[in-house]
Order: sequence, then structure tokens, then C-alpha cells
Amino acid sequence: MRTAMEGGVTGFVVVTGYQAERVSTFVRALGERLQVEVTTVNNPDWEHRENGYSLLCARPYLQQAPFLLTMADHLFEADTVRRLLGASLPEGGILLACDHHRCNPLVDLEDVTRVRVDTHSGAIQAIGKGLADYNAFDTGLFLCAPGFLDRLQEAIDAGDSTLSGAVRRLADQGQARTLDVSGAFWIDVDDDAAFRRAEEALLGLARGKERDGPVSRYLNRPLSARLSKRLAYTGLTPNQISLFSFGLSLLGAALMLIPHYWGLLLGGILAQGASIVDGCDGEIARLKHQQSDYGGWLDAVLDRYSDALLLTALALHCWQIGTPAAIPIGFLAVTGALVLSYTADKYDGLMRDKGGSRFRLGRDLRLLVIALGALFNLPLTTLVVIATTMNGEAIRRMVVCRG
Ligand SMILES: Nc1ccn([C@@H]2O[C@H](COP(=O)(O)OP(=O)(O)O[C@@H]3[C@@H](O)[C@H](O)[C@@H](O)[C@H](O)[C@@H]3O)[C@@H](O)[C@H]2O)c(=O)n1
Ligand SMILES: O=P([O-])([O-])O[C@@H]1[C@@H](O)[C@H](O)[C@@H](O)[C@H](O)[C@@H]1O
Repeated sequence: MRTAMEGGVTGFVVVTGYQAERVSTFVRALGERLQVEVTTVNNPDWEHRENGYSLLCARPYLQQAPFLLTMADHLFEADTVRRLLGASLPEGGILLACDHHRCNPLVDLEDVTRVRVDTHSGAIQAIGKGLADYNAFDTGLFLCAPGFLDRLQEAIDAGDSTLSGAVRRLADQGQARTLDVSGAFWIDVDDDAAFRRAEEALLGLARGKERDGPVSRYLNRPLSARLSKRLAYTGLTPNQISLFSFGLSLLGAALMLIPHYWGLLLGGILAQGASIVDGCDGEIARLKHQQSDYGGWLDAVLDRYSDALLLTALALHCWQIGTPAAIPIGFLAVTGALVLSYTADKYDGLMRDKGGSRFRLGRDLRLLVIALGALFNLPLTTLVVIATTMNGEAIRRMVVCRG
């Protein structure tokens, strides 16, 4: 439902059968949370009829306009929905999103519905699970004209209540075409193994950002992804996770103020922990299509305050143990960190235009250096390293981007 909405769907009719009451309660509650209209229709004969009959149960709600049809156990990506909704539909027929290249590693070759397509016109020539002569996979996502339901009724009256049966009738009349979505993510979640593959695939899609630094990419993301896998099953929102990450930084900074190695160490561990968790808010946002401009803004602002607090706490820790020189160095470290983050978008944009390498020293590295500096009880050295590298990187960017 979240993915379909991201692709442009504005309302849902959910046909229930197995555990109807439980499913109906769940999807209605989700509809309220997502602020989208959800109608549920029960198929009382779900144990004895095929899925085409389930679609027919929803007929009263599908007469007015073309509708998107998907299986309850299929996952897909928003762009596929967007492309289907924007494609031209055969008069009275259907458009089926198909994997023409058959390159999706997530497909269960024993179960997938196979399709034979005229590769020039995109017309469906044959469809079925046992098809011997096929050249595409049915991804389970259809754009349907209301007239399709008449063919469906005819197929069921003739004793075939499978969806494919109705598609075959349309295909015979040249009213069934495919939309090639080769390369797009989709999966039919039929069993536990497919469920685990789907979890990993979705987390992989939500994981990293192009701008991730090496520490994030190779150390933090593998850890945040495992945490996000669990957080996904809670109601925690990305903004709540952002605030939690900030809370960890705040606690880490407070511990660093203790003029003792253990306070420094615990503070450094929390700083790196906050950095890892700071990847979860974005991963959950991308996973559940809950990305927002406000959330991105909140995340960025809290990250800046976290960096400033941790570096200031590090400087005050040094001052308390008899190194007052840490105060000006700490100021340079805070300034360098803030300037670097403030100019990141400008730098990325200019380097993208110049086609140059957008290598960047980012927050992930900064927080790991703080953690390592705390571990080896080198607070002043840590500040010097951060002050020189961050300000050096800010100057380097100005030089490479000039002209
Ligand atoms: N409440 C929120 C929070 C985020 N978003 C959206 O997500 C991105 C931010 O993406 P992400 O959280 O994945 O990465 P982030 O830019 O925070 O970078 C962190 C580093 O700060 C950290 O040090 C590192 O360890 C970690 O791996 C990441 O690289 C945001 O722009 C929004 O689009 C949201 O919508 N709502
Ligand atoms: O998942 P399942 O119900 O066994 O089989 C489904 C078929 O009934 C449906 O016609 C097709 O569009 C889906 O891709 C899937 O193959």
C-alpha cells in the first residue's frame, strides 16, 4: 500500500479471505495511518475458488475507472506503479507489468506465471504457470479497464476462475498487452524463504545513500541495516529515530565532560553508536516511504548540533585535565565540521557538473575518529586531527571547485 501510494495510487479495495477479520482490521488501521481510503470486501469462497473470483468480489467498486490490480503477496517498486498508471491501456483490456529479460534473481522459477509476448507489439499471446514457450515473467501488477471484469465473469462462468484465464480471453481479442519492467524490483512472497529474500531486498533498496562515506558504507551501514530490520516492525517513525540518535550524542557529550578516561571512553562509544543509529532514520524513511523534507531537515540540524556538542565536550574534557590549548583547537574543529556539512550540497552539485570525483570526508569519518580518539585516550590529538582534516577538506573543496 505504501509503495502503491508512492506510485500515485489514491485508494484501495482489499479482498480478504484467509483470516479475513484480522486482515481487514489491519488494512483499515493502516489506511487511517496513511490517510487513504481503504475498502475491504470478503470472498467467502476463498478456499475453493481461484484468485480471479476474488477480483470479481470487488467488482462493485471497480466499475468507474481503470484500476491497478496486484496480488496481496507481491512486492514491487513505486516506479513500476508510476509507469503503469502513466501507460496507455488497451480498450477494455489490461496492461501487465512483465519482466521481459527474466533477470530478477528473486523469482521462484517453479511458481512464476509465465507469459509469451509479441516483442514488437507487446501483445500477450499466452499466459500460465506451466507455459513451455514463454519469454517473460508476470510480475503480478496489472492496470485494468473496468471492461476486463466482463471477460473475467465469462471465464468464471466457463469454469476457469484463475486470473490468467481471464487474461487469456483478453489476449485472444488482442486486448492484453505488457509493460516491460525488466530490472525493476519485484517478488512473490509465497513462503518463508521468499519472505527472508524480500526482507533483505527491501533493506538493500533502503540502505545507503550516494553520499555515504567509506566508514558509513563499510562499517556503519551493515550495522544500521541489521538494526533497521528490527525497527521496521515497530511503529517508530524516522523522526523519532533521529531524535533518539541525537539523544545518544547528547549523552555521549555529557559523559565526555567527566574528567576521567572512562567518561571519555563511554562518550566515544556513544558517539559512534549515534552515528550508526543516524543511518536508521533514513533507512526506515526509505523503507516505509516516509521520507519528508521536514525529516531531512530535522536529521541535518540534529546532526550539526550533535557534532558541535561532541567536539565541544571533547575540548572541555581536555581543558579539565589541564590542556587549555584544546579550547581554540576545539573551536576550529567545530567550525570545520559545520562548514564541511554546510557546503556538502554545494560541493556535490559543482563536482557533479564538473564530472569530477566527489570524494568526501564526512560525518561518518568524523564520529569514528572521535570514538577511536576516546578509546586510545587521545582527546587533544583527536581535536587536532579533526580540526586540520575538516578545515583542510573545506579549503580543498574550494580549490577543486574554483573556476
Ligand atoms: N527523520 C528523518 C531522517 C531522515 N530522512 C531521510 O533520510 C535522509 C538521511 O539519510 P540517512 O539517515 O540514511 O543518512 P544521513 O544523511 O543521516 O547520514 C548518516 C551519517 O550522518 C552517519 O554518520 C553515518 O554513520 C550513517 O551511515 C549515515 O551516512 C534524509 O536526507 C531524508 O531524506 C527523513 O526523511 N526523515
Ligand atoms: O502467486 P500465485 O497466486 O501463485 O500466482 C499469481 C497468479 O495467480 C497471477 O495471475 C499472477 O499475475 C501473479 O504473478 C502470480 O503468479
